[in-house]
Amino acid sequence: MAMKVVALAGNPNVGKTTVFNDLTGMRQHVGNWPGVTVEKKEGVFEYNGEKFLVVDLPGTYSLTAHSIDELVARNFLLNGNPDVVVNVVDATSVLRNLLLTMEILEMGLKNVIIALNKIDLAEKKGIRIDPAKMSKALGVPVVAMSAKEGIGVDELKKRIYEMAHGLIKTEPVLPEYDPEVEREIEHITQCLRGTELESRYPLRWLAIKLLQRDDEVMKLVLRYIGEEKLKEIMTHIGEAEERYGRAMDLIIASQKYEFIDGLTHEFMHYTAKEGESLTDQLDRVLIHPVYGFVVLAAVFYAVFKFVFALGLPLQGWLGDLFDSFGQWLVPQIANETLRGLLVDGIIGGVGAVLSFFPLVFLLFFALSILEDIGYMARVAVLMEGIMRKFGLPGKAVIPLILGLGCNVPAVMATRTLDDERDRLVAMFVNPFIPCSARLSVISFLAGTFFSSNHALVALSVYLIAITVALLSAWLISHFVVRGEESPFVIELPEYLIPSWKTVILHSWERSKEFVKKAGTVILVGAIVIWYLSNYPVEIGTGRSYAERLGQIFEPYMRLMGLDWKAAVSLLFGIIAKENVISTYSVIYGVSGGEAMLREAMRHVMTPLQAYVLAVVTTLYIPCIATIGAIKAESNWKWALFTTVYMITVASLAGILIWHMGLALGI
Ligand SMILES: Nc1nc2c(ncn2[C@@H]2O[C@H](COP(=O)(O)OP(=O)(O)OP(=O)(O)O)[C@@H](O)[C@H]2O)c(=O)[nH]1
Ligand SMILES: [Mg+2]
Repeated sequence: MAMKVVALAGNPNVGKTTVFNDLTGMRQHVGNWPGVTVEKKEGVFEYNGEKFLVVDLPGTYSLTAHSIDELVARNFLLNGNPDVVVNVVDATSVLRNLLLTMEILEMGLKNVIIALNKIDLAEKKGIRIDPAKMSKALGVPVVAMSAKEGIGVDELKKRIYEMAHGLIKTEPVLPEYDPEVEREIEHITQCLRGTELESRYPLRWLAIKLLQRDDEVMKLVLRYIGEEKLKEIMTHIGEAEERYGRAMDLIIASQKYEFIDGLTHEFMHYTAKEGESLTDQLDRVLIHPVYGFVVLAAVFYAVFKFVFALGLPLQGWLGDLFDSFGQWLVPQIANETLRGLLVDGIIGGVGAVLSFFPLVFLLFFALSILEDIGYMARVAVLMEGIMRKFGLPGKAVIPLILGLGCNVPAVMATRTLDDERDRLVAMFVNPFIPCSARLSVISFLAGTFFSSNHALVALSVYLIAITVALLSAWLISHFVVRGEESPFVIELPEYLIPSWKTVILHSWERSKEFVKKAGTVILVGAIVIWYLSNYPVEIGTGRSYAERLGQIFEPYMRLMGLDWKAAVSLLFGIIAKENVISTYSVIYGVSGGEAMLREAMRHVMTPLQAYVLAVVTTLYIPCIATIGAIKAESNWKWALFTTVYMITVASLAGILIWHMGLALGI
């Protein structure tokens, strides 16, 4: 006998995955952040000697076809023929949650059980719900639960068993609309009757979705009734909207809401609260239009301090470890080519990846904590207004801020964005944000050439980079990955103390993935660069492939006032941006440390040229690790497009600054 299938559906962050884990004993990731589960996950539990397959669907606010998540959930409910649908409802916001419940019931599903979760929290907030009365009002079983504490799990299993075996009779309540809307629904239902649709889909649901002009349903219906008839229906809807003076979508939504509001009075009431909850108190400061930003700045400053104070020494230490390993290997290998390839190419390359590991891990660690506490949702709310102006959602500010440290984990952090289009844009502009490696180049050049006001000069480079990033976000979201703006719905979860175990596990998983995915790209890059700088003769002679390549670019570099040496340095900067400076010391054959290099460079470069070099270094290309990360998170094409775009922008900026500087007589 095939296993009975149980689908878990509900709004984001209501505790579906917690219920799933309770049922199946599995350990899926639970996060205090809406949108944690984006694909459906499956697991099995046993009751009364029978096995049930549980499917954890992504959380959605509705079942319209706005995003992939919503479609995944809807298609599963519509076509997956689950034997039982468990609709997880958050007891602390029943009104909003029941909107989805109503949509599920409107689909004509008769096998729905409501898991009324987070009753512990609801009680604390003074919300009293009577499950028996709620069950009566909705016509389906209601199981009160506190999934986090494992309360109600056994009853839920029992109900699922009974439902799957037809031992429960349900009479789901359906929202009632105004007579006029009902007439429209009836009219469309009539039009669809008699077609093949009738045996496959609930006609009333199709009719309501057509009234809401749901794209996917329109496409579906089109296949069965033809263009002519669909057009007729849509014209009819248009006329009805004209009579109302409002879109049907809005009318239906508001009437549904009123219906639910009336319903809840039958089973829910509020008792007097003992003052404000802690979450409310905290939010008065944390999402305050002024203090909120002060806290935001302080929090991210602390994250930076933490990550870099701890991460940079570890990075250096790991780097040294690989160096000494290489040194140790040198006398062991007789073949010179093999030795060079292994020690300088491969170990150098792998070392470069692995030495990023502490930074990546610590960043994810800090992020996971902020996420689990519930703070990230507040950041999104604070930044929404500003970021939207540039075509990005508020949450996208998090990866941008992280980019100041290192673009690699920052690119990976774009995963917190739900919308694919938003993710692509956020990933695309991220490499423009100057990472700490570029900070070292910028501060070296500023310090060497602009001793009196080097901080100001460095700051100006940052400002240029951030401006370019935001403008690019605007450009890309308006012209390349156009699409509907994802609606801004985010819940503000209760603040929680994070669980250290999940935080550590989660950051470990994420950073491990970085090494796996970005590793190959970096390795290949390191080998290529090694080859270019050792053949046919070693670099520093002016005749290595790397230097010859630089010389080819000389005319191009001249456009921005730079020479072939800059081209070679920038080439090596692709491996890691800090190489831009160290390459100069190789080319000039300076071995006497930083002071001598500064002296040597002052002789061959003007401050204007140095400034151009600083800007170009900041903008010209993502380093290999970042390219690898973008490729891992999207695809090759997007990584390549980002790279080409950055080279173009950097060249334009370089040329512009050089000529403006000349014109101003600097
Ligand atoms: N107080 C309380 N918190 C709960 C309960 N169940 C879940 N939570 C918390 O609610 C948050 C969200 O839980 P998840 O299980 O990830 O929610 P989800 O519905 O799977 O979320 P998405 O996958 O993002 O849609 C987590 O912080 C849980 O610890 C409960 O019964 N009581
Ligand atoms: Mg989940």
